[in-house]
Amino acid sequence: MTSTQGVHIHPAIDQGIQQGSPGFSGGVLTCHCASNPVKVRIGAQTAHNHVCGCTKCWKPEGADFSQVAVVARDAVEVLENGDKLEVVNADAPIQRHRCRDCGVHMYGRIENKDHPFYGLDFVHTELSPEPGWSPPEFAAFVSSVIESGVEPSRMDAIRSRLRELGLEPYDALSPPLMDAIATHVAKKSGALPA
Ligand SMILES: N[C@@H](CCC(=O)N[C@@H](CSCO)C(=O)NCC(=O)O)C(=O)O
Ligand SMILES: [Zn+2]
Ligand SMILES: [Zn+2]
Repeated sequence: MTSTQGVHIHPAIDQGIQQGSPGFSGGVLTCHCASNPVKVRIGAQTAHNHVCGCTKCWKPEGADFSQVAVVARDAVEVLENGDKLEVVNADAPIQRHRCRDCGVHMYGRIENKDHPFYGLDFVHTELSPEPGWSPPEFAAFVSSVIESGVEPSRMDAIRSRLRELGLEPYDALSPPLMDAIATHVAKKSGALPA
């Protein structure tokens, strides 16, 4: 059996996953700047929270995975120091707005109206002190951690630890989300009725 000792996925879940609170309605994300931090209000509970191993999502120092969830873009409001925000890559499907001083990603927005997830922003709820956010449900883009320099021989232990935490590992998004993307594409192409 593979040992999972010493495997760190993400500091917010390494000691176990906190459950969400019923009726939870959001909080304020704060970047890591000691002065003039960027603050962003999320005015709703998040959905589809997951840990993500891709190279694009923001990860806290030393973490192999990001923790990222979605919320309606209408629920995202920059409260303070928005002038410090810059888009990481304007050509990416998800335009990640990061603090130029500390590098923390405050929200990722999809501007392409044809994208399957248009209308949803990507956020890292660990940036808020409020307990009660929806917990991660699965692990996405797990093999992608190798692209960030994780030694491939560690993958068995990483996948075992994810399963131990109750996060099924996938090398893309979860099957329901992949099905939702494929359905969107099929309706657009006419392969399925719109
Ligand atoms: N192997 C690549 C994968 C990058 C990737 O496709 N990431 C996904 C998931 S991010 C949140 O779950 C994605 O949708 N990216 C779109 C974007 O980044 O704009 C890698 O690791 O780089
Ligand atoms: Zn900052
Ligand atoms: Zn990602």
